[in-house]
This record gives sequence, structure tokens and C-alpha cells, in this order.
Amino acid sequence: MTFRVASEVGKLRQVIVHRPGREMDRLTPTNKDELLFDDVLWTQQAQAEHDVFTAAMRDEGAEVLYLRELLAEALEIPEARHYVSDETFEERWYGVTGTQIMREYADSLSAADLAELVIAGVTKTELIELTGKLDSAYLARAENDFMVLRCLPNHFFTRDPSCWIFDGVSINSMQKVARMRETINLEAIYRWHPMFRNEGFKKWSGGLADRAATVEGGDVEVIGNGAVAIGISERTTAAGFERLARSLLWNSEATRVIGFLMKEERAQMHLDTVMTMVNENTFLKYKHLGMLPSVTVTKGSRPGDIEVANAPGEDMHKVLADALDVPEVRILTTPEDDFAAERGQWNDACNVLAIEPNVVVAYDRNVEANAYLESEGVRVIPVPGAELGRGRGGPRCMSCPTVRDDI
Ligand SMILES: NC(=[NH2+])NCCC[C@H](N)C(=O)O
Repeated sequence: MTFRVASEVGKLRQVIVHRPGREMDRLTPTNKDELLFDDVLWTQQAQAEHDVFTAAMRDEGAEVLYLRELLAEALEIPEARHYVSDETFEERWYGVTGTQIMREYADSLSAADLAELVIAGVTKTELIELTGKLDSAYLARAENDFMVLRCLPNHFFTRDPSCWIFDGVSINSMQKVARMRETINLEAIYRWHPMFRNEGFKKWSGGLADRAATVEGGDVEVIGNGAVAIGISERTTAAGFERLARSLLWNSEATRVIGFLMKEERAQMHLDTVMTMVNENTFLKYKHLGMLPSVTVTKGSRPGDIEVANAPGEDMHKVLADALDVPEVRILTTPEDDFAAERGQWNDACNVLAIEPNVVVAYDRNVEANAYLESEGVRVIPVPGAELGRGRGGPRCMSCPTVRDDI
């Protein structure tokens, strides 16, 4: 299968997901905010919900790949192992001896256990039990239940640390400390996993090396007709946006890259929390999103140059229509009162995953939004999300499509 995603809605063929695991058991009321969750999760129930989600995608013909397995398989390759260990166990975080202690322990593990360690993290008490060592300023300072290596509970939002755009992938530098190490794991998978390492796909970004120029996949929508829409948001910076746009315009089939200027707030951290596509020219849009001002980037005249054109908020729908080369786009906004709209958006009512045009996966709890979509001719495949949704992400966030049919 050739890795390629040139549309938000082309038939979904292959997708990377992560089934929540032991990392979720590390979430507590004390650390949840820092770890970007609004509540602690019932892990087994979250897993059961996730299994329904993956079954739904399989039933519709998509191949489901698990990040944990991909990572464990990649880590069988010595170079991948070195890369992940070097980047994960970093002196600048854990000091000289803390790093040594963790690194020695990591080196003793099988590939599968190392994958588990970098996802689930480890507490001070566990590390001392496992290694018998504690002579380190970093460890001495930490409380016993402190995660000396943080867990990565947001890994099941596979949309964000990497995203496919046309025939390449953007491996993303993440905005929040809680998610930065996810990038390392994706980098290892794409560079060394046997499924990817000999494929000639392109890389649009520099991963960790992009540092402050962050981009998160939840902001990136390949809307079609060579156009990409990106939220410049709480998570994707203007710099990250322009650098990705330049890379796409000069190296891919992208003809324009639109940046929507979003509010910086948690409820709408990514573009896909407020607007997703349900078919080639139809967007499901949050009632209170309003009209977003935008910047459209096209190729400049000299190689590597880009040109930026501003458009005011009132042009938002026209900007989308022009990009798709249609007279107008269809905007679906659930007709409901302001309370229901705000509650729905909080529960990812707008974060649907298209399986093909007019077929989407959505959380079952968003009853009004789903009924409205059905009334507009969209088949909704409902999946439970009472636990999963506590991390503020829905079906689109939980999926990283690697192959979709072209439209
Ligand atoms: N594509 C998305 N909307 N992802 C949602 C990610 C939610 C996650 N808790 C975070 O704050 O990063």
C-alpha cells in the first residue's frame, strides 16, 4: 500500500491508533492538568471503548495499526533503540546520574518492554526497586510517587504527533511538555519500522528539531484539490505553520496552504475540535466558532519563497470554497441552543472521523449533532467515548490515517 492522504474524506484504508494502556493508570487528580486531561480515566472501560472504535474502522474496511506494536517492532532495530534511548533519557532533563540509571535499565529491556517503558513511564519507587540505585540528585529530589520518566497518556491521540499530507508525513514538534516525547516514538517508527523504512515517502518537517515551531496534526486538514487548511492555534504556532506551508508548497502537490487564526483556548485547542469535513465540500462547524480570519500561503517567485495573503473573518467560507474550487462550501452547524452547542463541542461533537464521503465515526453521546448529521444525509457510526473523551479528543484525534483513497 502506498502511504498517501490527499483528502480528509477519501475512503480510509489504513490508520495508526494507540489503545490506551498502563500510562492511563498514572493519571491522578494532582497531575491530570499538567498531563492535559480533565479527569482521571477508568482504564479498562477506555480500552473497551477504544476496541469498539477500532472495530468500527475495521468493519468499514480499514487496516488498523497499533502504535505500541509498531514501536516495539521498530525497537528491534539497534539504531532505533539507540535513537529512542538517546532522545528519551536526556541529561538536560534527568541530570548525569539520573540519565545513566534510567539508560542502563532501559538497555536491559526487550524491545517490547522498552516500548512499554517509554509510553507508561516509571515512578521513582519503581525505578529504585528495579535498579537498586538511587544515587542521583534528580532521584533524591523527587517524591516517591513522582514519575521520574513521565507517562504519555495522550499517545492515543495519534492524530497529533504525526500527520500524513499527500505522499509524506509531518512528524511534529509538540507544544506541551506532556506530549513532547511522543514525537520521538513516531520518528523511530517512520525511520526504522520495516513497514516504513524502505518506502519512499517524504518528510515535511524536522520532528524534535523543529523545537519552538510547533505543529500538531489536529490542526492539519488536507481539505482537497491540493489545499491544506491549518489551525494557527494554542498548539500550532505561526512559525510552525509557515515552515510547514513552505515545505509542502515547494516539495508536494500542495498549491495553497490556508492558516486559520484561532483563539488560544483549551476547549478549541486544535482546528479539528471545531471543524471537520464530512464530504468533499461539507464542513461540520461549531456554532460558536464564528468566522475565522485567515492567511493563505502560496509559492513565491524565487525558489523557497512564500507569499502570504490575509483575509478577514467574513471571508472564511469563501476562502474554503476558492481553495476547493467550488462555488460555495456547505457548512453544517447543529441547530441547538447555546448550552447544548458548548457542551457538544466540549465532548467533541465536531471531531468526527470520515471513513468515506458522508460516512463518519462520532461519539455516541453527541445525540443531537449525530441526529442532525443523519438528517443531512451523513451516515454516523456511533462509538462510546465516556472515558476516552475525558482527554478532550474524539474519533479524528484518535486516528492517524496513513492511506486514504484519492477523491
Ligand atoms: N487532534 C486533537 N484535537 N487532539 C486532542 C488532544 C487532546 C490532548 N489531551 C491534548 O491536550 O493534547
